[in-house]
Amino acid sequence: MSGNVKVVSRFRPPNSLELKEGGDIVVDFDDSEGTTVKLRNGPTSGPEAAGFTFDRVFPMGTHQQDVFEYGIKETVDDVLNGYNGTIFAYGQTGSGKTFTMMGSDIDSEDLKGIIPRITEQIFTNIAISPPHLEYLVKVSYMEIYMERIRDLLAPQNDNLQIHEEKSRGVYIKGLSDYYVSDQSEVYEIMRQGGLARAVSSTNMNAESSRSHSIFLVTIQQRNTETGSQKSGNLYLVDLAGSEKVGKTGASGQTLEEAKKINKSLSALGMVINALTDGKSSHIPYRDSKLTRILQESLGGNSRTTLIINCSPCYYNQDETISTLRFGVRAKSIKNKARVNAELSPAELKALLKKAQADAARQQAYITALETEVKRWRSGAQVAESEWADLSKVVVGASAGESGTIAPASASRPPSTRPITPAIEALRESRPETPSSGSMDKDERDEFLRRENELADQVTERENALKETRAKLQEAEDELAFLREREAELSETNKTYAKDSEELKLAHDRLIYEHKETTISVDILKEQIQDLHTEIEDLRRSANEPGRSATGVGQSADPAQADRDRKKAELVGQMMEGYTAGAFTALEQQVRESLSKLDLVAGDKGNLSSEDIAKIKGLFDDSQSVARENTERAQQAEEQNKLLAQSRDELEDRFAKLEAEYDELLDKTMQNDETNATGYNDAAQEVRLKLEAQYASKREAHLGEIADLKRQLELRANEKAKLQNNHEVLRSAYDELKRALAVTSAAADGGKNLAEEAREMERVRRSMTTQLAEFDNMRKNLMRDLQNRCEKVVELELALDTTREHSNNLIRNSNVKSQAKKMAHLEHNLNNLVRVQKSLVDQNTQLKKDINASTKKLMNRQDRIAQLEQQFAEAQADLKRANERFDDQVANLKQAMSHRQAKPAGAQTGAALGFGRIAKPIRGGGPIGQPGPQPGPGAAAQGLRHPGIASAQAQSIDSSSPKARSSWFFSATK
Ligand SMILES: Nc1ncnc2c1ncn2[C@@H]1O[C@H](COP(=O)(O)OP(=O)(O)OP(=O)(O)O)[C@@H](O)[C@H]1O
Repeated sequence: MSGNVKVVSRFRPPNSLELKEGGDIVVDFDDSEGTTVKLRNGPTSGPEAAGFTFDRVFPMGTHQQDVFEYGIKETVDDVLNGYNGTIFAYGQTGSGKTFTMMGSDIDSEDLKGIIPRITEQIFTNIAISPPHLEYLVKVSYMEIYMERIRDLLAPQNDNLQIHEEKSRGVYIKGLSDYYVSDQSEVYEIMRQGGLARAVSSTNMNAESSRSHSIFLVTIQQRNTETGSQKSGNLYLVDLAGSEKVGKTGASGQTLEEAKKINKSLSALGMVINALTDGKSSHIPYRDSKLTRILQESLGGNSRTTLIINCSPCYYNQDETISTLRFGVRAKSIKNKARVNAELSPAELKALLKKAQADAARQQAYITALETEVKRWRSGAQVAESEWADLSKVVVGASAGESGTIAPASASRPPSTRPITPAIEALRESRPETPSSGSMDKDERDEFLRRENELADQVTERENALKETRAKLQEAEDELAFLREREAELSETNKTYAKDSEELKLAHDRLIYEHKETTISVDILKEQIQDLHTEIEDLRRSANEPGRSATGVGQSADPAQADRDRKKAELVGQMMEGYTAGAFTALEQQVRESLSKLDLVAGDKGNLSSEDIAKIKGLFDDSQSVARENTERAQQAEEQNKLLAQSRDELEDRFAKLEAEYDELLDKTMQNDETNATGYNDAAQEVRLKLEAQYASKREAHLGEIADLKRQLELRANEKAKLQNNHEVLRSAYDELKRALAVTSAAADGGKNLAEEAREMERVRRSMTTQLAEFDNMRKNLMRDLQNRCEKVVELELALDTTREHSNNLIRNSNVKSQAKKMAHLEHNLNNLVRVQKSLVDQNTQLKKDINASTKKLMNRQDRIAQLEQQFAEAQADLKRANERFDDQVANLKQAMSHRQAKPAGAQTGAALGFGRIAKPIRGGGPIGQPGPQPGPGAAAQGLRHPGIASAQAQSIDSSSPKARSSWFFSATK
């Protein structure tokens, strides 16, 4: 039965992109029959002026169910009746092919596409078919991605080859197929396969199919009464969309995909052109995998429906026109569909019997011919009526019997080939590649056989090449990874080595700095020591007066001894005048005068005028001595006054000092309060020391003042005593003067010698007494003088010391500059203390840093060692991995050779248990009920079979493009 390809067109609603671009609709569907679509701004003349006419046109908003009902449903009946069927969707990317074929929600009655509806319909039809009809339904799912056929139910098989055999027609070798007994199993397989499909996001479609997908349903029908069989293959093809890469924005892998897609679609166009132009003798099916697979569907043994999907919008007008033209061309393709039937045993037996009879007849005919030939050769004449004739051959009852020779009445030459209509019918019932040229059948068979062999070899080589490439890639990746790792490690090592070097340098530098710091600290310590010594000296110098005031008599130190010595010298100098001076000489003269007087008293009149002059001189001397004494007493009094003055001055200065010190102390206290934390213990200590110094100095000064007071009293006493002595001396002088006057008078007058002698005696006695008294007085006076001189010297020394002390005090405590110096010193001391502290801190910190750095260094060294160890381990691991890899390669090779030894079917069967057992479904019975020899409930089990799950897992892993996320790819549904 021949017929044209059926073409229906479907327009989807405008999408968001088109609406963004204006959303102008450029198509009209105004014919009543629903078979024509017109372009609003289309040509007004020519074949397209009336629009594009198809078997059916589905405008925007057509329901999935309507598309199925009015465009597809009858194909299901065809396939169940043993025809091959093909439904494929063609259109630009994003035009709704997948939406039409699969739908957007398998669980939604409205949204599920035609494939779910077809499979549902298949099971519905089976269910209502007569009970003596038994069906086997199996499905396969594949895609053509980048010109490689990939089994979507076993995605690891991604380079399947197309074979063609006389008996089977075109088929995919090694494609897994699954027996299904109800709709849910089909859905499950759709989901599993869909997960492995290649989709990508483009500007035109968020989930653009990057491959042509082919869902193959094979239905075998057996008449249990007659044993006859029919089988039909239904190809449900969702083509990848043609795309303008400028619009889709394809680049990289998507661009490569687009190139392949467009290439195979143009091959499809070429096939359609060749089929429809009426002049091509060669149809280029072999130009692409797609056209090769669809070979039977396009101009062959198939009832084919093409769904062309279009956009209604101006934005895609060019693509829409091109699609509509494609549809129009395809519509004129003529197919020769026939039932793929197999005869029942009875029919076959009859046929055999008939064939045997024919053979016997032929044999009888041959025998008759041979007999006739012999007669002719022997020169005999054979009458025409006796000529051998097939129609006259009479065959015996049994098949093997030779038939009798009928008279030859062959009006036409006998055919060289036996004609067996039944066998011919059988042959014709199988799908067959349309003859491609002048090859006769044997040649074509041989060609196909050879082609298949070569295809297998190509596949093997390609697979081997692929494996090798994969291994090579793996090895290269691993090598790259290892190199990278090694580079990283060596980089890390370098970094560590550099770090380590830096750390070492830092360590050395720290040690060096530490040493330097230690040296600086030592220097500072020395400076501090010096400062301490200076402070100590200052303190000592501040304490000196106090010690000198309180330490008289404790002259253990050299200063005190020096002072004592000085004092002794001064006293010696002072006393010198008195011991060797006037008093001694005067005393001598007085004694001489007295002895002379004694002589005068004894000789009575022996006293000469010279003696008298001498005595007179002696009196004069006594008078001058008395004067000197008076002067000295006056001088002592003046000195006393001066001492009192200096004492007062000292007291004043002391008072001032005290006041200034108090002020300074107050300020210091205030500073202490405001800078409670600023001044440290050292300042406090200095202050305390200064206070102590001040207290001790004050004490010393008070003691000195008391001492000076005492000395002044003593001086006053001495002055009184000196005045007394002066008085005594004056009276002695007066006495001597009077005696001299008497003596002078006696010498001058010579009168009354007795009286004069008495008077002389009296004078002499009085003078002796006075001399004794004077002697005593002199002794006392000398003692007193000695004491006074000592006191004066002591006072002078004390005054000097006090002055010095006072000066020191002024220098140390009172003077502003001294205060500044003190403050400066204190500041320096504080600074030094701070510096020392910070140095100590730094030193400590440095030590810590060194420790930390050393630890870090050690850590890093440990780390380096660890890393080196890891590196060594990694290298060992790498070595082991290499060995393992080699082992694996060897194992794989072995496994491959084993596998190659096994039949191909066994492989798939071993990998996937689900659906490998045929599940005959009877007509008239409940859907899914097993037939007479059902599999052990494998169908239901198969849905949850780990094989599928593993296939699913593999598909996710192995598919390079991303998997579709629509409903039928969701494993939860
Ligand atoms: N008739 C329709 N009604 C509603 N939405 C539709 C229709 N046709 C398509 N769509 C929506 O348009 C978008 C693109 O559709 P789809 O993926 O089926 O296009 P496609 O032709 O298969 O594209 P590609 O060739 O890129 O795979 C989807 O979101 C789909 O749901």
